[in-house]
Amino acid sequence: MVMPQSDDYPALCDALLDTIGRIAARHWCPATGGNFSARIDDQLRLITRSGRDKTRLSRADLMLCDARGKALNPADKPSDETALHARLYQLDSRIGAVLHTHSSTATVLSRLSHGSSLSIHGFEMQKAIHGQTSHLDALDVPIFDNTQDIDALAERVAERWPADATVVPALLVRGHGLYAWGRDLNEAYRHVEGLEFLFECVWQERLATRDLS
Ligand SMILES: CSC[C@@H](O)[C@@H](O)C(=O)COP(=O)(O)O
Ligand SMILES: [Zn+2]
Repeated sequence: MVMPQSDDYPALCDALLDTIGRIAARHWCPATGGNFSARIDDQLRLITRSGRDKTRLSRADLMLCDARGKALNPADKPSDETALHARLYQLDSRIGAVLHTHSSTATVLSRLSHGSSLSIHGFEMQKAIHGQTSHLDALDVPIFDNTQDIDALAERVAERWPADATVVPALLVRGHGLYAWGRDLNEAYRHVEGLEFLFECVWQERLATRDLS
C-alpha cells in the first residue's frame, strides 16, 4: 500500500500555509513558537513539523499524522504539541483546523490571570467567536497551567470539556499561548484574530486603569 504524503493534498497545504503566513505577519508566532494543523478526513491530520520558523514555511514543513497524532512516516517529527491537536479533533468531530499562537499579550495575560479562566465581557468583538451573540455575555476562555507533558495537558483539556455544545473554541496555556480552533481554517483564523484583539483590549484596559491583577 502506498503511504499518503502531505503533497497529495496541495490545496489544503497551501491554505494552511497561507493561514500561518497571515498569523506570522502579525508577530503571533516568534522564534519557531506556534503549531498549526488541519483535519483531512477521519484518519488524517496535516500538521507543521517541529521546530520550524513559522515565518518562512513551505509545503516541505508540513507532514501527515494519524488521528492519534502519530507520524504516518516514522522518520517525520511532528510538532511537540501534536497530542493536544489530536485530542481536540477527537473531542469534537466538527473541528476542521487548530491554530496555536505565542503572542506576548496572551502570554502575559494568562500569567497574570490566576484563576482557571479569563473572563471577557463588554466588547463587540466577542461576536467574532462562534456561539457569541452579544457583548453583554461573558466569554470565558479556559486557562490551563503550562507543562512539558503534552499528553497530560491534553488529558486535562478532555476532563474539562463540557458535555453540552457550549464550548468556547479556544483555550489559553499559562505563560505559553493560545489554542483556537474552528470548523475550517477561515473560522479558526477569525477566532485567533478576534481573541488576540480582545486580549490586547483587556491588557490595554488593565494598563490604563493600573489594574494588573
Ligand atoms: C520556541 S518555544 C515554543 C515551543 O516550545 C512550542 O510551545 C511551540 O509552540 C512550537 O513547538 P513545535 O514543536 O515547533 O510545534
Ligand atoms: Zn507553543
